[in-house]
Amino acid sequence: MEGKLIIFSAPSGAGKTTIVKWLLEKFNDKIAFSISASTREPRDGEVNGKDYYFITKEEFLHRIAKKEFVEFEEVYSGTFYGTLRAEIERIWMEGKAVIFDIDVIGGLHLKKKFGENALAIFVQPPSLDVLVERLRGRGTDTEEKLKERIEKAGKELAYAEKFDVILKNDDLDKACQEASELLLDFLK
Ligand SMILES: Nc1nc2c(ncn2[C@@H]2O[C@H](COP(=O)(O)OP(=O)(O)O)[C@@H](O)[C@H]2O)c(=O)[nH]1
Ligand SMILES: Nc1ncnc2c1ncn2[C@@H]1O[C@H](COP(=O)(O)OP(=O)(O)O)[C@@H](O)[C@H]1O
Repeated sequence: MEGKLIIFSAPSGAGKTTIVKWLLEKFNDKIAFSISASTREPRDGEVNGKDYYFITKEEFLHRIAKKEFVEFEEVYSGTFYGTLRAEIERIWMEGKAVIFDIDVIGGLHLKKKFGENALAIFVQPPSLDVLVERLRGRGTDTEEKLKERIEKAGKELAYAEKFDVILKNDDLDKACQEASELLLDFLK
């Protein structure tokens, strides 16, 4: 059985996690979040099995060998992130569409794999400067981690055109409203 997928991708700091969480509250009868596996440390307030499945690198590599991932990537040097096939199937079995908060390359991989069943949305910040401000404001990363995210963000902004839709995230309320219209239209 194959259901639908709604993919939110963007450089770190663009606002995709915020928008995805908003949609999950509003449409919890229609969509569920694909919890990725990650080898990064949990941030304050993050919960294992809710935000991510936080696992060791050893376990991650073991799961790659067992072909448990639909896609995975070493998103930041030494830190792996991946989408588990079982996670997608679990959500489809509940009769819901799967919603993703995933990096740009991972998002494009999923789109290629699932074609018409997937809607790929690129969340676009007003500018790179604003994105840097948001990342700093979030206060979750060390200077070194920030630098890595900002460097990657510069490159990722160039991929926007490859997505089905570009969603501007200038005013957050407006972006959430637009996201919910896109979602309802796609799930019709
Ligand atoms: N390819 C891939 N990327 C993922 C996955 N899960 C999360 N990511 C992305 O990895 C990047 C880093 O995520 P995170 O450490 O939570 O930091 P943030 O983007 O700064 O909030 C983000 O772009 C996520 O969207 C996944 O399963 N696969
Ligand atoms: N439209 C917006 N205006 C101002 N701040 C925003 C907006 N969208 C998100 N933010 C803030 O920017 C930071 C990064 O957002 P987040 O959702 O974590 O991004 P991402 O998941 O893409 O890395 C967070 O602190 C969030 O509250």
